[in-house]
Amino acid sequence: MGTQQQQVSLPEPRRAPHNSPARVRVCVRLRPGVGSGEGQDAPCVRGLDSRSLEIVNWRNQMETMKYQFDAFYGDVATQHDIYTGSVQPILRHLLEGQNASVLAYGPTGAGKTHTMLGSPEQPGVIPRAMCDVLKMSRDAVGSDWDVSISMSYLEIYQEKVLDLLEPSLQDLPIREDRNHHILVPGLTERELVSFMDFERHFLPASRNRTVASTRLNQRSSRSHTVLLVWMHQTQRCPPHAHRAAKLCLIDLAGSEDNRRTGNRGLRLKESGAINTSLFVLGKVVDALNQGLPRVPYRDSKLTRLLQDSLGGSAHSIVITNVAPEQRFYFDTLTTLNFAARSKQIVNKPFTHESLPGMERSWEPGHLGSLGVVGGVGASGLEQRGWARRVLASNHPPPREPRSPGFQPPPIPNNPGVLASLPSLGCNDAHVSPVQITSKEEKEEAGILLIEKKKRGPKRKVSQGGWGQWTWWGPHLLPHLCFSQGPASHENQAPPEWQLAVRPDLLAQSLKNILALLNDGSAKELTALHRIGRKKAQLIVAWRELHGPFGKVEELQNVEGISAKQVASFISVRRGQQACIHLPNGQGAGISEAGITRVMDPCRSSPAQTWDSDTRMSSSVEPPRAQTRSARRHRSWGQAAGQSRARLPRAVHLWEACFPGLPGDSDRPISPLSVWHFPCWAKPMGWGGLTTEPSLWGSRHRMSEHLLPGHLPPGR
Ligand SMILES: Nc1ncnc2c1ncn2[C@@H]1O[C@H](COP(=O)(O)OP(=O)(O)OP(=O)(O)O)[C@@H](O)[C@H]1O
Repeated sequence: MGTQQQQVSLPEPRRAPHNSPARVRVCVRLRPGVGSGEGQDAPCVRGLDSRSLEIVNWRNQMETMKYQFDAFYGDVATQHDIYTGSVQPILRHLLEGQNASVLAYGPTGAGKTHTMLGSPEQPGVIPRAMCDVLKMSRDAVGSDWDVSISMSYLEIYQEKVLDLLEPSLQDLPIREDRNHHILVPGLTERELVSFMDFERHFLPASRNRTVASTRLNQRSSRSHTVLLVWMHQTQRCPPHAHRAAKLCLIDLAGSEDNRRTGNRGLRLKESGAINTSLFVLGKVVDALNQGLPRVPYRDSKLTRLLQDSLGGSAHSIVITNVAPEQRFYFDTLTTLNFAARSKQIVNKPFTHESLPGMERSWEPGHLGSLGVVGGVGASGLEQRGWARRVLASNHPPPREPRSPGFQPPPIPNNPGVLASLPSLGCNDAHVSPVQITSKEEKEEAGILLIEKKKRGPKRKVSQGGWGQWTWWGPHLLPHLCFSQGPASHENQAPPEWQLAVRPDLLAQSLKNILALLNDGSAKELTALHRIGRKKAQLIVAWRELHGPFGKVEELQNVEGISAKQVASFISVRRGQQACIHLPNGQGAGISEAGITRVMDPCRSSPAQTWDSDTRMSSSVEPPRAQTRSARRHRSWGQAAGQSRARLPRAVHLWEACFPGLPGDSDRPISPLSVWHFPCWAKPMGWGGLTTEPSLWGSRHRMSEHLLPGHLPPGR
């Protein structure tokens, strides 16, 4: 065969045959089932053909929902099938100077790392793609083009960009140049000539990835890892055009349902960061699908880095990993929904090519450019420290003619490839739970301490009929009852009566709230305490992603809703009490939460009798040196004044507790009246007042409604 025939026919410069829009391709891979195959381990999803699958409809078990993708790989599909079927075809675009991206997406434990990295016996996408890319560069020797390959490897851990090749570099910035190329200034870049080079850099770097053991995966990725591979081509003859293409191989961390992962402390914090960034990823996909003018790429580091892969200039494939077991049902469902939305995204790939002398798109030193290289010629490469090796000298290439539609030959499913993979810990046979380092332990301890501080001192819960969990609002209104029984809180003098929540009714109430959380629209959710429009939308989004809430407390898994806030939903809340003083000198606070606290107003510090660990408590504590009158002004009045915004709910509650008092349907009570109650109780010797002079006038008018018959039973 003559030399001419052996020339590799790379695409001609500036002829860009594939500059047309390209839809993001989406394939789904089903992990083989684990467990007994029965009950929670029973499969809930199955393939129909090479492109479609069906999953049971949770609303009606007799129905299934069907999904169609670019490809479906069942549980018997091999790594080789996935690679040759979906990944390899897009690699040829690198030679055309176009970017390509492969993303593995899915819930935790569904097989993303297995797909991307694999094991020595079953090498995944990364080693196979690297084999092919390096082979492409070898094949280019003797052609008109010099080809060089380099790589960077980073992880996004808790919203920090960490360089895996150079772990000492902490939280690298992400920048965008004026050509909208995303850059990571300072990111380490290693030149690769052979697969051995790749292993030399990649294997130690992989050990720097953050992995940890969770209940669902013994080696769970705690970060999103991104392997960046650049292919630079420079024309040997004039006009010395330069082409640069980037291959992104992304192993996303899996979305996590912390009900099942059992995450706490550091793991929970990591999980929060993972779920948040995946949530933003979903928002990006939605914005792209809806053609919104603003795509929220900047809302997380992950989406900022993926800007090119989704809605950008890359040929992208999303490999969606799902698990078949019933217990992963909602994870699978939300993952499939995400995948279905992703396949509508259309990218606009183009050839990144420049001539010498054209403007460079980055400043020297910004070696970690994730963006396309615009205007770097051969000299540019040298300036960047890239030895432009003649690859042929090291690797005499097999000279084969190559068509413009060249596709690299598939690499064999060769166990020898990446023989050192066990050291990555990705060989199932060698799986062992990840040991937590002392640094992690310290961090974990720190986080737990902060969480503990946030939770505050443990509240004493009295034994005698005080509900431990309460909820505000109409859901609870019918659930209040008066019961006899001693209160054990030391600050609560045993009352003759106390307000309590009947446990059965409370359970029913929580059930109602749960139903609202699971079925309510965003608008309906705003009826919940401290849930505004935005948080309601987040709840809906979380529900879509993770399925229904199992318990009200799981609300804290929703982004933007803290554990503290959830605790405030389901425990007595301060600042929303209407208070009454009882003739025996004691008083009761009645709140939207439906719980009253009996207190003794004669104590020097009524605040402490309300709730010793609240901010409100300290603010209502009366200064001892002041007169009795001033003290009362400060205490009850302040509490009332601070909480007026919440009053309507208290009114409902009030009416439920004291039927017949002002507020009955024929005489609607104004919210302020409730707060005025201590005031109008005063003429009857019950004490209490308000600092609102505007309310004083109504005192007597209202007091006429207070009749002994209106007092709670047991009084
Ligand atoms: N197709 C498959 N064939 C055989 N084993 C698989 C397959 N997919 C996944 N596994 C096994 O399932 C387990 C979990 O897979 P893997 O760690 O890849 O999940 P993951 O989605 O990356 O999870 P995380 O998001 O927590 O990192 C591993 O032991 C892996 O070897």
